[in-house]
Amino acid sequence: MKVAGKAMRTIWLEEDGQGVGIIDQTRLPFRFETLILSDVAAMATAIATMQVRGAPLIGAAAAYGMALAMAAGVEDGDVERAHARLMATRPTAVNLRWALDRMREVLLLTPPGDRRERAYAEAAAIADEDVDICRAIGRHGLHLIRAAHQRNPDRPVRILTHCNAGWLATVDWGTATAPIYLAHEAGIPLHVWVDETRPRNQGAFLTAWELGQHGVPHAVIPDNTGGHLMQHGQVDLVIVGTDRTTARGDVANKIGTYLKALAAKDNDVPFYVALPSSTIDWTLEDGVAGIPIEERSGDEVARITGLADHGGLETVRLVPQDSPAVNYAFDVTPARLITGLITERGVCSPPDLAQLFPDHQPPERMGQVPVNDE
Ligand SMILES: CSC[C@@H](O)[C@@H](O)C(=O)COP(=O)(O)O
Repeated sequence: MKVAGKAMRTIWLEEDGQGVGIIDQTRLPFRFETLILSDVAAMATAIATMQVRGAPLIGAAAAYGMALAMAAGVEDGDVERAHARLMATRPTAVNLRWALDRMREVLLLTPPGDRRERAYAEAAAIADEDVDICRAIGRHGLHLIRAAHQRNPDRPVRILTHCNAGWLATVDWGTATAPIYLAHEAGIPLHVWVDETRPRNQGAFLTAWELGQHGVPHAVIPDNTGGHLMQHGQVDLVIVGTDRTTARGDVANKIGTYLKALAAKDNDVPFYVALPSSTIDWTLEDGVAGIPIEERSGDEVARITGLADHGGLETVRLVPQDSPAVNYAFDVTPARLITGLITERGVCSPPDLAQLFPDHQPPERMGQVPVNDE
């Protein structure tokens, strides 16, 4: 997508064929800065500190992290150590495990002397596939937005989104935002309600910034506003992303997503989740019981960084010095609250997810996937 009118991705290989470029997302929206990462330690830090974040981008970044590791050592032990190191960075987004397992499998099947080159090629393939997948999600989701527009052609389609499932969270296009960008390109009038997404403000800082760069009309709202807007008919549909989707369609996404789904259910507002298949954890059914929820530092709740009137970035404290703060980064929305899953293969209701991906089923689930005889 575009930054100041110039097309770019969120992660790229530098011209030296070794360093990996990223946008430092901890500086947005106030500073646009890129970084060059030169070793696996720098990539692990970038993921853990959320310089790169969002489930699909975490996967692509981890893949490039494996490539950086191979530039330093190509033995089986180097592969395993890099896999373990990167796997420890963040627990909830399953794309991390998906990408690391794919890289490990490919690398262990490759002669050590060819591993460095193979690792960069596989990481590039993962990044390119992510772009294609997000574009396909966009095409499928566009039909939903177009249908909403046809129902009410005289006003913009009002879409609520939570956190940042935009192009910054992927390699390009985004998941929840891909249908929005395609609808905007198609001339469908839109208005996006952007949840600020405390405590890290991915909505206010990242989604608002990227929608603004593309001229998509939007407004940032405090996290508690969505229910009120839905009660007053101000939301036509909700589209969010996910960090891990279970086989039965439970969805882990940024903390607060569950409350939006409850409000949507109570107000008959369709609630969609956009996801690449790399986000599906086929080994889990019950997301509330099974998905590990990342707990981050209470400091992220207690302090906030923003742009001061003098133009510098300043961090201030928001809660009393002695009050502890608790910071669960994700929650789980049960499948029963979800209208549809927008995947690269089409839109389905949660119980039909396995039918859309029969080829992705692990052997232990094969007997449970209904066979379509048509
Ligand atoms: C397309 S990204 C989907 C999710 O990763 C996104 O909604 C989200 O929760 C991101 O969380 P973050 O903690 O910023 O990595």
